[in-house]
This record gives sequence, C-alpha cells and structure tokens, in this order.
Amino acid sequence: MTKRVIIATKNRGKAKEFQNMFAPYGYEVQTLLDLPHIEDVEETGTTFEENAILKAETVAEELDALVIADDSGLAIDALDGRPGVYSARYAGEEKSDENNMDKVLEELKDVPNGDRNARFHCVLAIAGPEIETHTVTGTCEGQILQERRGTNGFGYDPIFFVPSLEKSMAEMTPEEKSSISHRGNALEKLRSLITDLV
Ligand SMILES: O=P(O)(O)OP(=O)(O)OP(=O)(O)OC[C@H]1O[C@@H](n2cnc3c(O)ncnc32)[C@H](O)[C@@H]1O
Ligand SMILES: [Mg+2]
Repeated sequence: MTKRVIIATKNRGKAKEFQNMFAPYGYEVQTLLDLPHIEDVEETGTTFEENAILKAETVAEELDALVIADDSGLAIDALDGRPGVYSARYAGEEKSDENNMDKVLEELKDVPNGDRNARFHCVLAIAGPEIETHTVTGTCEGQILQERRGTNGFGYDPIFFVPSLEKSMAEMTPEEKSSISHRGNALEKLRSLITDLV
C-alpha cells in the first residue's frame, strides 16, 4: 500500500522537492495543487513559525487529515534580514521569482562580496485531528551572488551560493540541494518526529 502525505503548499518548486524527498521512503505526496478546492491560506503571521502553523492547521481542519506545511524564506544580512517572511512577495503580489531576484540584486549592487552573507530558513509544521501541532526548523548558510547561476530549483536559488558545494542552489541536482538545504534539514528532523507521532 502506498503511504500518502499531504503538504499544504501551492508552490510548484516546493511540491517537487517534497515529492523527491519523500519518494525514497515510499510516500506519495499530495499538495494543494492536487486539491484545487482548498483555498490559499492568508499568511498573516509575522514569523515563519506562525505562518507554517497557520497553513498546516487550517488545511488539516478542512481535510480532517494529517497535514504538513512549509513556510520559508531568505534572510540577507546586508538588508537587515529582508526579504524574510515576505520572500515570496518581495517585489509584489504576483510572486515573481525573476522580479524578486532582480530586486535583491539591485539592492545589493554596491555591497562587496565579503558582505553578502545570507541564509534560507524553513519551518515545517505538522498538524492533524489526533495530534498536537509540532514544528521543526532548518537553515542553510550562503552568499548572494552578483548575478544568476544555473537553472534548477525555484525562487532565489540562482543567486544563492553555497560554499560547501561551491555551487549556486540552481546548479545543484535535487539530491545535492536537499542534502544541504534548509528544507532537507528540517525534513530530517520531522522524519524522526513523525515516527514518534503516527
Ligand atoms: O505558501 P506556499 O503555498 O507554500 O508557497 P509560497 O511560495 O508562498 O511559500 P512561502 O510563503 O513559504 O514563501 C517562501 C518564499 O521563499 C523563497 N524560498 C523558500 N525556499 C526556497 C528555496 O529552497 N529556494 C529558493 N527560494 C526559496 C521563495 O521565493 C518562496 O516563494
Ligand atoms: Mg506563501
């Protein structure tokens, strides 16, 4: 029997990563892209944790099922932690990855290489009818490049350089990315939690 896990996301890039990360464990991943009758949850929280809980609990209640949600984003030191929780909409409501990257590159155009440190954050929340809501977090340290590199991944991946692999996230295979990413990191922690919970 195939095991199934529901992820409360409408982001295609995230959905693909979760599919890849759960496949080796025999899980089929369902997302809100497969459940179009579920409306987008408004992200009214001011932290990744609040928003992850909000998305997981709202959808878990609607579906009466165990649900995982991901709230994530990029924090850039030279921009005092921006775009942070507003990463998806940094350049406007249309959530354009290209416009978001252009905005960051423009804001950092006079910032030298040594001062371009940044990190991705990911909070995963798990909620469901028979459990107390739990969260786990993951981060990934890197630097913002001067220009895009690579075409894999999504979001800010082309401008995020990871020193340990000497690649931008968009130059990594899905396996490489999840071995070092904020999301891969957080999911590792969630995996041991799930064994205890269900
Ligand atoms: O809320 P859902 O439906 O999951 O989709 P979303 O895209 O709105 O997701 P978030 O609210 O968590 O915003 C996260 C944004 O941060 C960026 N981001 C998160 N993880 C990333 C990653 O692994 N690589 C590149 N950018 C990432 C990207 O711009 C995302 O749109
Ligand atoms: Mg969102």
